[in-house]
Amino acid sequence: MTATQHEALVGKDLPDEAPVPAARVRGVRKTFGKVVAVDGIDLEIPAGAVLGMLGPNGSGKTTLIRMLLGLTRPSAGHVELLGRSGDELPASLPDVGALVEGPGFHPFLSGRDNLLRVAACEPRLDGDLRGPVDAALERVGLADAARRRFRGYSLGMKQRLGLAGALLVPRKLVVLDEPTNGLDPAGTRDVRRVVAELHDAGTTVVLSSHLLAEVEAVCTHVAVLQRGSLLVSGELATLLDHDAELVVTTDDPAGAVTALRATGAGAYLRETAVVVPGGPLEPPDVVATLVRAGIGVWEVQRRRAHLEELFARLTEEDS
Ligand SMILES: Nc1ncnc2c1ncn2[C@@H]1O[C@H](COP(=O)(O)OP(=O)(O)OP(=O)(O)O)[C@@H](O)[C@H]1O
Repeated sequence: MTATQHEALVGKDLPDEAPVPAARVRGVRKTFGKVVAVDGIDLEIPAGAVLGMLGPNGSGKTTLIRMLLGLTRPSAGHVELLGRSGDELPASLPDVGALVEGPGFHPFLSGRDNLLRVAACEPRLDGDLRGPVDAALERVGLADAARRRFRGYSLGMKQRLGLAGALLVPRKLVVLDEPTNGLDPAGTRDVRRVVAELHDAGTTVVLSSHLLAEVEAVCTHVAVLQRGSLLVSGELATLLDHDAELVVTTDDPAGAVTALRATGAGAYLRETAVVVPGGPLEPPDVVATLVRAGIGVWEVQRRRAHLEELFARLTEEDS
């Protein structure tokens, strides 16, 4: 049956096909001897997202990233990268740029010569490699130090060079494992700018980091890991909205806390304001409860959570 015949039969437009996610893992697990690094994770990374991979030290972020990139074989489960899996997965790799722990550069070559060697292995590049190499060095703020030996680079300069390697050609997916590691504030801003440029160009970005304010500034999605398991994943704005709190100004804060707690809400005092954590009570419920208790309400404000607070709640609850 053709699409037109099908449309005629059902009398309406066919639904659009779901876009292929940039990456998808199902029940993925990785053990190193007795250590369970990743413990059965299901995760989908939508095309075009900037996903922050978060979690305490040793929670499995790097291992999960390495499995996504085909650098480590899962002990169990399924990995799909840009629509390909199994023996087909490596065919997606030319569309993927990656900065994963300690890029192996040659200490006695300059940053630029190192990058020319990387560019020579890029299947998408041929002919004169100097143009793309110089553009990538410029983009990561390393043009001035490009002719210095890699051996003399600071940690942050090495990170910048690794990032330049991931940006040599346009990619569908860029994976950055702790890209701000060792970077000064200007370097952190550069990474933020590069990620924003990639996002604007429609590139999917996966970024692991411990800098929650940075992640909050650049990411559209997050996945939070702890001890090899996924605690939560999804759109960042939705997760932060869900954790929003109400901040209430009244003429009797202590009385307001008592009245709100009587409804089962976990209200508490923060200086002179009353805070009602995200939950069943909406502003009209709060106002009604307080008015019934004879307490004057001056203001009810919804304050969206910060990622730092969401992260602390999730990881502490799970401990
Ligand atoms: N090659 C390996 N051999 C043995 N154990 C490993 C190996 N790689 C990782 N692990 C262990 O797997 C667990 C997860 O490590 P992983 O590096 O994935 O965590 P992470 O979340 O990236 O940590 P960090 O934030 O410190 O970089 C840790 O207990 C780690 O010691």
